[in-house]
Amino acid sequence: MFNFELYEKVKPDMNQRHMPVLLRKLMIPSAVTEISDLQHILDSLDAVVYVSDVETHELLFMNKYALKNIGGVNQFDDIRGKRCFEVLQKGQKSPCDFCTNTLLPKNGDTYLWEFKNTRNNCWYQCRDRLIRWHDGRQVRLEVATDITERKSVEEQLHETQKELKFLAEVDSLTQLYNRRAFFMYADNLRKSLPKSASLGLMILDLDYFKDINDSYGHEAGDTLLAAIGQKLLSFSGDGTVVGRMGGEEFAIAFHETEKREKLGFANGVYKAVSSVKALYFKDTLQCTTSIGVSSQMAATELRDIMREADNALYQAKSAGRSQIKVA
Ligand SMILES: Nc1nc2c(ncn2[C@@H]2O[C@H](COP(=O)(O)OP(=O)(O)OP(=O)(O)O)[C@@H](O)[C@H]2O)c(=O)[nH]1
Repeated sequence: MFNFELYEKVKPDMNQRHMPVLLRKLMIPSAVTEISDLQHILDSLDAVVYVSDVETHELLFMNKYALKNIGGVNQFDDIRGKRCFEVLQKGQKSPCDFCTNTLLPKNGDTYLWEFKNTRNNCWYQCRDRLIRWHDGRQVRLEVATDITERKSVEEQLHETQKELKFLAEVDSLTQLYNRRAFFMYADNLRKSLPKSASLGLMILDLDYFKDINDSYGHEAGDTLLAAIGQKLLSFSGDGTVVGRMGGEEFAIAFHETEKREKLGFANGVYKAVSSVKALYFKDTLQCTTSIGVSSQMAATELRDIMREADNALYQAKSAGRSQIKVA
């Protein structure tokens, strides 16, 4: 590491430029020329380079790029004596809570991290390391490159992936998980439970839905389906997965507990669905539902629990609809 203080002390006078080359060579020690070259190189970098005392946080060096792009000044003298957080962050009066000083490897290896600067809102990939300064103290050397563009592309990609995932998993009419996503998340719920815990499964099939379509039209049917979907969505969350299995059939997988016993829960869902009233122009649409419920130990395969609930639903339909049957 070159010695900036030495450089400041013996910096060549500008007038020396006009001296004959030989005389200049005699007057300027070669080390100083190297220092000047290094300073020039650091100042020409399109990257932040700075050095600060790890104990006091005093800034000991900042290259031109850092001074201009983060410090908002032109020369180091403008910030001399200040601490890194005062110059590098916006309105920071004490060491930053994300300061990496304590994380820097003692063996001098590089610590790599990414960070959004609070002064200019640019993202930087920072390479920090502990080095020994010319006076023996330990200092932090940071070299940081602007990755704002990459971050913005990454964020866009992330957003697009989220949208695609949503489109692939969520039924657009009811906002509930579609059949495939329901199976995936219901099975995830099952696997997340202790093997001896109870997994409940409820299958709902709306009653005489064809009559709604036939009487009011398909669009009216859609309106009622969407309203019922919204109601069912309110049951999803902590330990409950709700999905539209297709047409006018829905399913709810749930962790059955003492508080949420299957018949009591099914009763609540039955009442909620049957009380949905969807307004379609002048008409108010409403329908009942048949429900089949089953619950088994979480160690049981999902398709087996599902089959039981399906059989119970068949019995509910056969027994006249608008009722709950437990397997
Ligand atoms: N509007 C609308 N109707 C749908 C949709 N998916 C399925 N359906 C209708 O749902 C009706 C289901 O009819 P069925 O299987 O005979 O059942 P149901 O009339 O509800 O009678 P039960 O189930 O026996 O009580 C059909 O008319 C389908 O066209 C949808 O996305 N929108």
